[in-house]
Amino acid sequence: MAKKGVLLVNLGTPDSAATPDVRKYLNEFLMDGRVIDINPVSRALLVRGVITPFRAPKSAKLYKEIWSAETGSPLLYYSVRQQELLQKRLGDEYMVELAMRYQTPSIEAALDRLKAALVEDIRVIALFPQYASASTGSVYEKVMRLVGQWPTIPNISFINSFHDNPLMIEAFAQNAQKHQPEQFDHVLFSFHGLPQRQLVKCDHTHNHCLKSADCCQTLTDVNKFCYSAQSYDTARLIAQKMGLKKEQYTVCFQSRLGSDPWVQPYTSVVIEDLAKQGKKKLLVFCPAFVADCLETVYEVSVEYDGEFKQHGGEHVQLVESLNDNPLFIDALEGMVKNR
Ligand SMILES: C=CC1=C(C)c2cc3[nH]c(cc4nc(cc5[nH]c(cc1n2)c(C)c5CCC(=O)O)C(CCC(=O)O)=C4C)c(C)c3C=C
Ligand SMILES: [Fe+2]
Ligand SMILES: [Fe+2]
Repeated sequence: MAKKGVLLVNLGTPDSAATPDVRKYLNEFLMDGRVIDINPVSRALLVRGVITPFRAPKSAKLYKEIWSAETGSPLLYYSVRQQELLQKRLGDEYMVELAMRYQTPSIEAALDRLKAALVEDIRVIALFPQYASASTGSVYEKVMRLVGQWPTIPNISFINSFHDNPLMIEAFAQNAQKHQPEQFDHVLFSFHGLPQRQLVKCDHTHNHCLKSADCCQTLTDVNKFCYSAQSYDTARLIAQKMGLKKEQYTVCFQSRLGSDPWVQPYTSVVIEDLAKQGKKKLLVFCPAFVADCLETVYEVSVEYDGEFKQHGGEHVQLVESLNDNPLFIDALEGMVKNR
């Protein structure tokens, strides 16, 4: 009997931490029109002429800090673990493939393997809990472009987002327990940032996002596809699971690039404010990621920890990502089986 196909896709990482590989990765990533959403000529000038030449050597140094001699990039390592564990969980009836939107393993090769195995349908899961055009949207556009060229287009389905998946929420809360959350002065939910204009573009009502200061802080029928609203909802659900009161946590957005306004508040600003208020120990979740990566193990654990100390704080503790937590594999199994 034909197998059912599952394609897991995460963002991607350089092939190595060497500057030429980081340059190649950044060029592919930032030349994506959903990531730097300006006209193609300006984008090429900005990315190839300004951002990549300056950023590649700097980012390569950071990648060297997180690169393991045995397992390489944490993002790829944990994505492969998730694929292996999900395959084991689903058994022979399914064929689970892993791809990265940028660099390797490619979406094209993964789809070719599914096609060669004559799978009858394909469930595609972009590994981003909250929907953004720059992440989930880009993955699904690429998959549709490739499968769109096949003579026979199989049954294929996508998941817009899984920001409120109960098993995922439980997995994040479980990961925090080992750090004794009651010993921290404040909790942050630090999501990957996005340019504000990308939020507004994804507002399918054209009349809601960023129209008022708190319009995207509550998820409703009107903004249910909004990255910011989905992020606040994920944070609310994890906080609820942990029994946190509203005043015990803050939602913020990290990893800003360039000078345009991004979704606020910025994590670095929040961290400085909290240090100045006399908070000493912060517990930080990064629930936009399902696997540890540069943005968690370096940006939070090293950069934000350093900034917090500079302003009088004592310690920033990252809650590790979902990685190979069996609860997250349960969550993926449920998404494949439509539970
Ligand atoms: C949550 C999903 C992500 C969204 C949305 C996203 C948007 C986005 N990112 C950049 C620029 C960079 N991001 C970088 C790293 C990075 N980004 C994500 C996820 C999302 N990005 C991940 C998982 C990672 C880590 C990859 C790894 O190898 O560990 C980087 C590269 C690192 C660096 O040089 O700082 C850049 C650059 C933009 C511009 C953007 C939205 C428009
Ligand atoms: Fe990013
Ligand atoms: Fe919004």
